[in-house]
Amino acid sequence: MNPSVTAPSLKALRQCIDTAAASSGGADASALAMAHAIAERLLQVESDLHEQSSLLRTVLDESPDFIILKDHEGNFLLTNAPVARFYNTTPEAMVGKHDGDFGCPPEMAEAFRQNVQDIMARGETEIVYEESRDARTGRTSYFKSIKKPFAGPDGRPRILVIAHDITDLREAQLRVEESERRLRHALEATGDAVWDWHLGSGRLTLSQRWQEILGYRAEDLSGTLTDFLQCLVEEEADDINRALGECLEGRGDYQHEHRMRRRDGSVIWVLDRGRVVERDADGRPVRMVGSVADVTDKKSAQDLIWQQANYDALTGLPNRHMFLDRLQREMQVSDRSGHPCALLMLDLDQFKEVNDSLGHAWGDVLLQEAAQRLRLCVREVDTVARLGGDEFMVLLGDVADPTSVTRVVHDILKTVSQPFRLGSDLVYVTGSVGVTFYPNDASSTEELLRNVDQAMYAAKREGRNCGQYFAPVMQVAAQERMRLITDLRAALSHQQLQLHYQPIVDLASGEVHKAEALLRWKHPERGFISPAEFIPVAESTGMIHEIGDWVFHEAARQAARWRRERPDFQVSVNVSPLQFENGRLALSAWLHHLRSLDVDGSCVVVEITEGLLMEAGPEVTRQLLRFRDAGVQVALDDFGTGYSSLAYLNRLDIDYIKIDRSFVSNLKPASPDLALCEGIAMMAHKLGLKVVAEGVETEEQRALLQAAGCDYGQGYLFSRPVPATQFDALLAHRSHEPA
Ligand SMILES: Nc1nc2c(ncn2[C@@H]2O[C@H](COP(=O)(O)O[C@H]3[C@@H](O)[C@H](n4cnc5c(=O)[nH]c(N)nc54)O[C@@H]3COP(=O)(O)O)[C@@H](O)[C@H]2O)c(=O)[nH]1
Repeated sequence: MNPSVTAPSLKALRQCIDTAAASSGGADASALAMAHAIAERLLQVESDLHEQSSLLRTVLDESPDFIILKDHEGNFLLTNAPVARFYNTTPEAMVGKHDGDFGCPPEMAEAFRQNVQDIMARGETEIVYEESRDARTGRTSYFKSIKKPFAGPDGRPRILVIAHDITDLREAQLRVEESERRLRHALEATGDAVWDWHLGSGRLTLSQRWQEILGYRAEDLSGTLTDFLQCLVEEEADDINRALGECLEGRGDYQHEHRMRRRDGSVIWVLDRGRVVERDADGRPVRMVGSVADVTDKKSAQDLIWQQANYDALTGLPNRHMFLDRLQREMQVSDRSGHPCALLMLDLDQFKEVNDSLGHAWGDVLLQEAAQRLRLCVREVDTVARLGGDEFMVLLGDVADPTSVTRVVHDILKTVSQPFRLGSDLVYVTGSVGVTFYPNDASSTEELLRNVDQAMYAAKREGRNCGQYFAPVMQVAAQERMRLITDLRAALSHQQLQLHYQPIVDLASGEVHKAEALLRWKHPERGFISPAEFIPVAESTGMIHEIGDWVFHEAARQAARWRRERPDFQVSVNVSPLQFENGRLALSAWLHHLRSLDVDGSCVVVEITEGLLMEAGPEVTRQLLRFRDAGVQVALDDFGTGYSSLAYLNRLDIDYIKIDRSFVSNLKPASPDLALCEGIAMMAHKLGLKVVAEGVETEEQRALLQAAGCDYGQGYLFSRPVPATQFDALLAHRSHEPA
């Protein structure tokens, strides 16, 4: 179509018709009129065509897409303005040329030509993604081209190309790919195993390190999600799916610690982390990238720490921490079910003796064996825990029938009292069991523990080898004890402690050469409290060390004072067995105190109990011998009430035996007690020891004891224990009295 070619001939035709009409003089007017009309019509068509053509040109040129018509050789037949601009030329100048004529690299131009010729040959419309170089900027642009082949008017193929510029989109895509590549690089560099999951295609790429960690080779992998799924431990798959799902839904990054099965079947712990790095226009995840780190070692260390934090290393039973946790849970279960739970505390009665006599290693064996036996006394769901030392806890849940608890207590006592084989020794111990119930006795763990402790001590007081149920009265007793402990702590600093002295009389001469220092506590509200009440409290709280030191210092000070008048005067002090424990006796300080008073050790006698000698290990023996070396004499108190083994009397250099007042109180002529006193006196004298009879209240007792061979007497007959000032008067008075 070229209107400019036909336009002059149409005009000429009309002129020709007009000339013909004028020259014919009206002849054949109708033929001329017809010819004129045809000429007019043709002129009109010509004008319309021209208008449509320029409209089409405008449409083509205004299109943002490239519109190209190529001939069978791939040369331009028509291009719109954007194409011409791209190649820095005009549409007209492009006709009959090809891409290579406008700065497109030859190989690219050849590729375009080949491509359109191939499509024309195939005869089907195709969409092609291609790139070309902008002649003005030298920049590469990307196109999505629709290429439609058709037959031209000459019957030869032509092709219409509509190319849409997708450079911005493609560049954005390239940027994403580049940043992903960098991310992958960075992750690989950390040494972690990296995975890259393309959700659209289902393709899963696993890095070299990933394969190493899981023990796979590249050829073992399918490149799909199956590679990951086959490594999961079945029971964890749901959790992993859930965590992944949340990430895919856009609720944060994926992070999950789970196990994975290696190719050889072994299982490792991994920390699996991932992030969605690409989403489509609707926000749907397209791609996820992540890493896997082998945390098996860390996990094992954590497990070990957890194990140590929750289980007793010796017996493998839950420890205090885990026990408290279980107790809390059991209390909650009880709240829901309405059934109580029972808490039992077992303390082994003679465990200390086993430890001391056979050593800690055998003590440990006994505890391990006891733990096993206890487990057999309860159901699988019940808890047996070791809180430390020889103290065990048993937690019985869902106690619908309280008699079942009695049965368990009975079983525990029975099993514990069975002999323990410790090497070549057969050892017998018993247990004391306290019992309390939740919610019947208490509403908190603290209260329950306090209750069960009190009940267990009540069982001990009952004579051991028995069980005691908690009763509120125990609470009262425990509160009183607590008050006593608090007050006793203040007693020393508030000078509420004082020593009273009871004379020890030479039975032959009636003279007073010795006194026993006896501790008194003048409580500001309760008045005098007996040492029989507060010494055990001081012993169990450890205050005995401080109190014992004070007693020794005070008694020595008095002894030094009385020695000024009576050079052989002695004051005896009671020393608790606990003061000897763990080398805590401040012997050097005591001896230093004597030197500072300018007196020698002989002014003091320490009174110890038979129990101490029975348990005397090397440390006690060493301390007693140090007393001897310093000239401090030793008296064995309450003789006859304990084991009364005579072997240690000689070995440990004892100086005095004090016959317990229980033998004296029933003393009658020819009585068994008198025979015993005579026997003890005779035996003591043979060993070179002196004998003191305690609790002498009557003249008859005094006479019988003297006749039995006792050297000294102590008791109310002579005097009650009195303060030092009164004792001064007593001394002055007695020195004027005949024997
Ligand atoms: N570790 C320490 N123990 C001490 C100390 N002071 C005392 N005690 C021990 O407390 C127990 C009770 O002592 P106490 O109430 O002082 O009773 C003593 C005497 O008062 C009492 N006694 C003396 N004569 C008679 C008597 O004729 N009849 C009678 N019924 N009682 C009498 O005997 C107690 C002395 O006993 P002992 O020590 O066994 O010689 C008691 O066990 C004290 O040992 C201390 O400082 N530290």
